[in-house]
Amino acid sequence: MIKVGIVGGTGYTGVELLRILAVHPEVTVSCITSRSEAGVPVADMYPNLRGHFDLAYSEPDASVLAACDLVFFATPHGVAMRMIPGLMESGVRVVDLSADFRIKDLQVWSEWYGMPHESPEWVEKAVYGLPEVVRDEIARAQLVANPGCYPTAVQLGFLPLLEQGLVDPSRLIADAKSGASGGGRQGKIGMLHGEVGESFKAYGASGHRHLPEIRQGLSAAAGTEIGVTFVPHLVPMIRGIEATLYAEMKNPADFDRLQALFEGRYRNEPFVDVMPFGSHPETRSVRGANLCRMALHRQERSNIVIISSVIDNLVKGAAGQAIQNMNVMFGLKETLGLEAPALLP
Ligand SMILES: NC(=O)C1=CN([C@@H]2O[C@H](COP(=O)(O)OP(=O)(O)OC[C@H]3O[C@@H](n4cnc5c(N)ncnc54)[C@H](OP(=O)(O)O)[C@@H]3O)[C@@H](O)[C@H]2O)C=CC1
Ligand SMILES: CC(=O)N[C@@H](CCC(=O)OP(=O)(O)O)C(=O)O
Repeated sequence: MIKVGIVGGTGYTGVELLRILAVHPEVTVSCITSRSEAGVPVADMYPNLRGHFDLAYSEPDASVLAACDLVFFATPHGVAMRMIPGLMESGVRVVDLSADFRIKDLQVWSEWYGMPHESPEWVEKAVYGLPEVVRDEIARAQLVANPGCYPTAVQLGFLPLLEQGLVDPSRLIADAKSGASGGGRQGKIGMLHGEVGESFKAYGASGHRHLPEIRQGLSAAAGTEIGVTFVPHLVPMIRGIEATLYAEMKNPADFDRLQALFEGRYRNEPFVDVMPFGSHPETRSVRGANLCRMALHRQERSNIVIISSVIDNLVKGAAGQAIQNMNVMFGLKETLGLEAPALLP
């Protein structure tokens, strides 16, 4: 059994890790931290976990975490980077759900996250954990930087086009919408039901911290520096991201092979579903599931390919993808614990 620790177990992604790990046959959760809820049984706070976990929250303790085989960090940005060097020395493997190790350019990271990086040596060694791209590197990694939620939906949608060089890489557009759980569980006025309900707005249109992350991943796929306009929106739902993606085809004749290209690219990927051409994937069709579902579109007399890509931000966008990465790192069947279909309706 893999002995797992979770730092940040009261947040939305921490508790989603627990929900999925509750039925994972190869994992025991030996430690789950919260500074504010230390001593409180997990199942008292999250009754959906009653009968699954006997654990109580504890203060983060480096020596307890060092005794784990794998530690998930489900903490705000800036926490993992301070604790990682010690854990790495103990030989523990880590999947960090925050953005601390996602961006290789330290200056770019500091500009977007507003602080200097405190373990730059581990930024270099960390593997950006999108299994559909670098599965073999993840398998060997000691530290995996779990991708952001928007970047997962956006990158998976654009990847086949950029890998094959079929679109103009300098003018990509990603118009993305997220439910409010993407903002985490800590109280923020902008996330109150009274603020989010019956409303719909763009935010970060002049620049969002996921922009450099998307640019880094897609530039690697394209083999050239790409240009992307990314605008996130907040919609009045709890879980889910829909990203509508636009790219200009270099040669319109290639439209005829796009569907086969996408189906071929993801045929052996258990967590990507390419729907028939012209379908409209819904966020509720992936709610609770570790899945990115997508479909292609073309409007008449247009050279633009449109891709609609949906994920559950807490699952394929966070905890599910983190567990997928853990399965890959430990040589387990990649789908272990992640087979459940979505909740619908
Ligand atoms: N929500 C989402 O859809 C997604 C979130 N992420 C990322 O995952 C991470 C967690 O997100 P989310 O679950 O939403 O966040 P929450 O704000 O809901 O939870 C944060 C957790 O971290 C703990 N924590 C906060 N500060 C510290 C600290 N200094 N040391 C140790 N523990 C700390 C908190 O518990 P306590 O304060 O009691 O210790 C809490 O359990 C973030 O980096 C987020 O950006 C990634 C993809 C999607
Ligand atoms: C709706 C909402 O607020 N979404 C968050 C992104 C989700 C998230 O937690 O970002 P990471 O994946 O990088 O950790 C935001 O815009 O900052």
